[in-house]
Amino acid sequence: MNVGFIGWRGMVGSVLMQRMQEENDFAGINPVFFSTSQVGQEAPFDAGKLLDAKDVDELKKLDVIVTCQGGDYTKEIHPRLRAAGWNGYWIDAASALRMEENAVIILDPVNRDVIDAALSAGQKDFIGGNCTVSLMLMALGGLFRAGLVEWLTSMTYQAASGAGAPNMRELLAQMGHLHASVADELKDPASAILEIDRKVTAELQGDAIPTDHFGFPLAGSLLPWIDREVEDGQSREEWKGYAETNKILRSETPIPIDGICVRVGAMRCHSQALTIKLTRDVPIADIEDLLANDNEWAELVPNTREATLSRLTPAAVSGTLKTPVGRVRKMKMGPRYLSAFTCGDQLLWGAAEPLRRMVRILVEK
Ligand SMILES: NC(=O)C1=CN([C@@H]2O[C@H](COP(=O)(O)OP(=O)(O)OC[C@H]3O[C@@H](n4cnc5c(N)ncnc54)[C@H](OP(=O)(O)O)[C@@H]3O)[C@@H](O)[C@H]2O)C=CC1
Ligand SMILES: N[C@@H](CC(=O)OP(=O)(O)O)C(=O)O
Repeated sequence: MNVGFIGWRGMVGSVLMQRMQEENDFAGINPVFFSTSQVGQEAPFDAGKLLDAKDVDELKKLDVIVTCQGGDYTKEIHPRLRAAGWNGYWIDAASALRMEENAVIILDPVNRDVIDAALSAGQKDFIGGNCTVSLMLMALGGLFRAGLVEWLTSMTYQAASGAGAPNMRELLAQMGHLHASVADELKDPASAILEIDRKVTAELQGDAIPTDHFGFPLAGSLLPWIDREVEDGQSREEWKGYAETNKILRSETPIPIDGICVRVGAMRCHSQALTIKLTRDVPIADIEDLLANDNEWAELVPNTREATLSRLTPAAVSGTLKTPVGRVRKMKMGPRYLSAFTCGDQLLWGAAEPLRRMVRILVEK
């Protein structure tokens, strides 16, 4: 199977390459690597030279195209390829095609049935979901599968990586900038904390802190708006919660999902605080069983302070495939109101892993 990779050297693409090596995925395919800017240079894994990612004649030779290059590339190349008669599988990290009728949003531990039905029906476009949505579904899969979610709100704590590699760098530069502004005072245990705070606040409100990418300080602050405005006062990131979840699950009756998406100073893990209205009153032990046993990555964290702080944080989860869920308890509003908190690496299950697994599904088909 000839599999072309576009966007393989970007942040999402690099994580995909790393995971494919770890899982020995290259053994089952003939990989061909493309670039928009380094054509003719050496491809990785001794796979010859980099080909031009916009050369439709080269792309047409492939059975499968995997792209992590971004939505602009997808919008330019996908229609040209299809118009040229290419009938291969298109696997994409970008959101551009997600809501197209012919496209399936892939998250196989949750919707393998939907993927298999689409393959049997001859569908060819398989698109990774929004990171926040995929991570929520990986953690709460057991509740959705059991038909227990009447509605859900998600308040998110999203990492800098979701905005791109330059934003991760900017977050660290902002942290360094703030630290540098009070480094002398921090060395002196007797210095006044209110003076330190005054100086840091002055930096947060001044012009010297680097903000080229986020537009505003994220370090020492947070940004309660992600992506552009859509309608009804929602951000596009918030809109995806409802639209993509119901498409992934192929819900007959759409489940209301809404919330507020917030960027925080984490590096690559998105966290979410969830309030769930259950369709019926179910004992908490049964709910815990459903969550713990739905898939091998959803790990139930006992609702204790120690377990939560040691296992349910970006620091603990970053770089792993775990999608732990904890803080699970019935709320004071009544027995059908459940709270939960989840955390997951948005470059793994949030971006690269569903694509990697889709290639596997095609190879093993
Ligand atoms: N960031 C995220 O969290 C998520 C991103 N996505 C999707 O994936 C797309 C790609 O995102 P992301 O990986 O963050 O994008 P990157 O900016 O890291 O990479 C995109 C492309 O930029 C080019 N590039 C230019 N300079 C460099 C450099 N110094 N190092 C590496 N690559 C470089 C490469 O293409 P070339 O070789 O052709 O020059 C690369 O493939 C997004 O547009 C989005 O659609 C989806 C889910 C999550
Ligand atoms: N919008 C996400 C990252 C992302 O790329 O999402 P999507 O794949 O839906 O465009 C974030 O900022 O955290």
